[in-house]
Amino acid sequence: MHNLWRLRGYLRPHATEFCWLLVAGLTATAAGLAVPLLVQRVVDGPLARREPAGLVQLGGLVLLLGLVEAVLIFVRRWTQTSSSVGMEAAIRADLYAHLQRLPASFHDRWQSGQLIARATGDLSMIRRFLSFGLLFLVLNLVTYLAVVVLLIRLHPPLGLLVAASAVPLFLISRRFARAYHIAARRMREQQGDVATLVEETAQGIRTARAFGRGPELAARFGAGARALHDTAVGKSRLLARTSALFDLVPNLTLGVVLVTGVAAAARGTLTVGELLAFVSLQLMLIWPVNSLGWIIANGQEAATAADRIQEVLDTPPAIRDRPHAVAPTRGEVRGRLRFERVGFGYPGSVTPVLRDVELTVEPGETLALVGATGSGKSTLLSLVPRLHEVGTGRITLDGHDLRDLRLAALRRLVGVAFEEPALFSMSVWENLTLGRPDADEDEVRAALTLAQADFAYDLPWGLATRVGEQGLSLSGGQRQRLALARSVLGRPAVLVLDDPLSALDVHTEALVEQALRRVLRDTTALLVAHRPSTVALADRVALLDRGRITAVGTHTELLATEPAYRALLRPEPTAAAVPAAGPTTAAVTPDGPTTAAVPAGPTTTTAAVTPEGPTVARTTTVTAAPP
Ligand SMILES: Nc1ncnc2c1ncn2[C@@H]1O[C@H](COP(=O)(O)OP(=O)(O)OP(=O)(O)O)[C@@H](O)[C@H]1O
Repeated sequence: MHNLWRLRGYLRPHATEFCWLLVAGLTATAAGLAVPLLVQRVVDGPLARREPAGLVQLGGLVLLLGLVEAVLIFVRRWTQTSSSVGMEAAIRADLYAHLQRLPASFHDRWQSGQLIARATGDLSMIRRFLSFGLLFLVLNLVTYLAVVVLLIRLHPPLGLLVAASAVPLFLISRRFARAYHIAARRMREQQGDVATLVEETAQGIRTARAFGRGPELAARFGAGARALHDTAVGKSRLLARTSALFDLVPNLTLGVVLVTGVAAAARGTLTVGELLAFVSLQLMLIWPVNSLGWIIANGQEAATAADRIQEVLDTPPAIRDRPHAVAPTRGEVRGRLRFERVGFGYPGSVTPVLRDVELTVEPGETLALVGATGSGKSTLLSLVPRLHEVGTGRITLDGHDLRDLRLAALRRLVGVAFEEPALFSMSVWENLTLGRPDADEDEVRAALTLAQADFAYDLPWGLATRVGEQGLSLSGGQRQRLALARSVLGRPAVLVLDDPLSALDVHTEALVEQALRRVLRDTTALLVAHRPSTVALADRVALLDRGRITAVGTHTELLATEPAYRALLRPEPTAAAVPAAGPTTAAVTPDGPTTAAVPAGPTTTTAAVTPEGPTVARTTTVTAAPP
């Protein structure tokens, strides 16, 4: 319950409403408790003495109490909903804000389904407990204590017997609470797993279909759903078994009370009115005891949910502003980017991805980063906007350690476009101005023109067209161009582009490159390049090999001096240029696949796809094992 208690701060803004709730609930309970006592007066007084006048008076009072109770219950329910929903919304807002602050490494580790489950289902559990469980726990406890006190006053021996029934109830509750907590935790985890599976399937539906993996995914989902079902059934049975015991204890006590009470009334030690009041009061205990199982279950689910939410809220945002961080403006930044002995490893991984990276990008210079797949290029880029924090060494911008700059300012200064661009479910305009909400129409137009993304104006509602998951689907190239426009909007001081042209056709690529050249002229840029055409945009190239910079120079220099670079970025050979000797290589030309020979011995085999028309061809280099 500790984590649930820690959420008490969210109750504070609704403290007045909760006080009213409690007052209304307690008053309604008191009104309800007064009824049996009045009935006792009616039976032992006017009814025994046959005085109709007194009967009307007391009957009227009973009716009035019933009415008061009904009105108070209505007031309680009305207030209850608004305050608990308000609290749920406040916790959700904080959880979401915290998720935004958590570093990329946190999101790498956590399944999105688990986060979705926490931000939805878990919060609902807490709301339900705060609006019903907690209130009824307090009201039922008060009712129980008040009834037991009244019963002891009416008939001490029988009253004490009823009080003693609390002992087995307490033992059953304790056992049940422990078992239910474990089941509730397991169920919430499984719900998160199922949510993740649904999300993954929805996102990868095309791949799954294309590879005919539907049945396997369905089987995986089926297993997850079955496990969830079994836990849910086990949990319900646990509740059912305990509820039966909670039913049994008060009913057994009632039976003993009835037999002993009637005998006492026969002996004259208890009046009929007192017996009636005693039994009526005892009947009022049935609901509080019966509901105990449900309230404990509700409390345990809320406690589990609070544990899960606090797990996220307790994760400190590892990347945050230092106390004296500065926020330079665009005008104050020249854009000299320097990596000084930078090392980095992903959390939980023993091998570092980057080691002793030494690199300088001068203001206005464009540096291309070339390396085999998995060599750490994207990781290196992600350190610039501080999506991940450097492990060792430092990165400076104009001599300032990036960690001494305010995160918001740094991210305004650094424009980023990833290889797989994410578009949010909002309008094209909103997507474009994500990092620059103050951008005006001319700036947006200039960015779109630069990225050859004018197609956005031709969308059904122009820039107001909703894209992303809930909107219009765009092609990979269109999304990439929008992402590029987004990154160059407002002319950032540093541009970080992760193979931003990979999804473009050769013609568009040439046009984007032409436009990019203009932007790159006065911006410091670091771009991952896989093709000579992208490398051609750069002033210099850095070769990254298994996390280390092994060479820096111009494209021509590296081609001449670095065999590894040559292997990655040799100029695209045409089928005709390949010498006719040695093992064969497959080349796909516009006329269909052909085979050509490559010299014997080399360990690389090149498959060249030569598209029609433009001069730039794409090359995929495959490293083969030595013969
Ligand atoms: N989020 C992550 N968590 C753990 N390891 C990661 C993560 N992202 C990348 N890696 C690992 O770090 C290494 C470098 O990955 P990175 O994506 O930086 O390579 P890359 O050179 O950009 O590759 P590519 O050219 O294929 O995009 C790889 O071994 C990869 O498995």
